[in-house]
Amino acid sequence: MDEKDLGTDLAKVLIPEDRLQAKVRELAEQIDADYEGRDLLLVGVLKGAVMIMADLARALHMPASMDWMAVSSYGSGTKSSGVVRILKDLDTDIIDRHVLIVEDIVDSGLTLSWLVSNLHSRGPASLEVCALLRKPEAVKTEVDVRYIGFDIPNEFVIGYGLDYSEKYRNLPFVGTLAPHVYGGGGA
Ligand SMILES: O=P(O)(O)OC[C@H]1O[C@H](OP(=O)(O)OP(=O)(O)O)[C@H](O)[C@@H]1O
Ligand code: HPA
Ligand SMILES: [Mg+2]
Repeated sequence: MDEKDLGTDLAKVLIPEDRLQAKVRELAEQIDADYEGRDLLLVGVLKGAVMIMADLARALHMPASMDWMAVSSYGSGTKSSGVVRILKDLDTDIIDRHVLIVEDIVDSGLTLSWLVSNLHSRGPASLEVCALLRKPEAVKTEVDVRYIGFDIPNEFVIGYGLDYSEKYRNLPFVGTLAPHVYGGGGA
């Protein structure tokens, strides 16, 4: 799926594909350097993080293990419900492991702060976060994101894993939707 397939649904391209891919390579370089000689476990947060996880893992030069967790706080709307639920837990025991959580976006910061405290209680050797996007609200929370791709404005974004009502995840860029897609109002 690409820009032309969206027709009038697309408001604008916020981060084009080439900038996303360059940033992912940059993040992978930092992670390669920081985790040299350590056994790294990447924990992708389904479903939003599938694209960043797949691209980041392939950009790394070190062999990294991959596991997945599914948590949900958004349902089908554009606002966090405030309640985080585990839909799928890790298959891996992370005690004494070097764990790097991979996320698509930190918006209110609610999902990540919940996830960090949940995984922390399992006794990993280290626990860090890599997030492709961060919104202004999240900067105010105490969630410490070690590897950050882009700080973006407070707009609802889609593409590269991010959905609106389960659609648009398969866009290769990050963009915003036209107001008519949300039913005539704003996001
Ligand atoms: O910082 P927050 O306000 O908590 O929002 C960020 C989270 O919300 C989205 O996931 P969602 O729960 O919608 O599920 P999804 O990844 O399957 O789309 C996104 O992928 C993050 O995981
Ligand atoms: O801006 C967003 N877009 C898609 N999913 C999200 N989940 C939190 N914020 C967003
Ligand atoms: Mg998610």
